[in-house]
Amino acid sequence: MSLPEKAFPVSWDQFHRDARALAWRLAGANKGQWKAIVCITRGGLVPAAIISRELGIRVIETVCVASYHDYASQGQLQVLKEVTPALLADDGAGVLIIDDLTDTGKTAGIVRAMMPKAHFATVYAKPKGRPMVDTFVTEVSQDTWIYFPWDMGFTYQKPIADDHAG
Ligand SMILES: O=P(O)(O)OC[C@H]1O[C@H](OP(=O)(O)OP(=O)(O)O)[C@H](O)[C@@H]1O
Ligand code: HPA
Ligand SMILES: [Mg+2]
Repeated sequence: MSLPEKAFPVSWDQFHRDARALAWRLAGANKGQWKAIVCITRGGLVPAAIISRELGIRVIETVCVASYHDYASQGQLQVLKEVTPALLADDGAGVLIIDDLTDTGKTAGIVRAMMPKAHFATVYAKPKGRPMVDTFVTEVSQDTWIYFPWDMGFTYQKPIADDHAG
């Protein structure tokens, strides 16, 4: 397994701003009129809360998918819970699918296949997954790992000069 070389840490403030920026973009698509959000757990839960608030969407459904069982290592994709059949009608037209990011695009591919006419949006996208999403905010390179605020805590930081001492 090759670990990503670069780190892209995201604070709660930055995530809130980026998720709001996604809501602004989505307000312009489909005139912001979505009949429901389907969020991909667990990462999609946080942006879904922010976007549902901004766009006034009150019907929220989950599709539960797990694949990264260890840090930066993707395993077999498992669908733990499917979407309610009511939203699968008409191939998911009018549904807004939300996730925190797309990386290889595998998760997006599986959920897209369930609702081919839905609009797929993520806050962040890496190049391999980018063709799978309709709307996103920030692209990061494939060799970058995004650290989300819910996965982090405060730790001591060495002064920069310590690494430069001769
Ligand atoms: O584009 P991919 O390579 O498929 O990766 C993207 C998916 O990986 C992460 O979820 P994960 O499966 O780790 O579960 P989690 O949301 O519960 O953390 C992330 O939240 C996306 O859903
Ligand atoms: N960060 C956090 N979770 C992830 C990533 C990432 O870059 N890629 C796939 N799941
Ligand atoms: Mg996820």
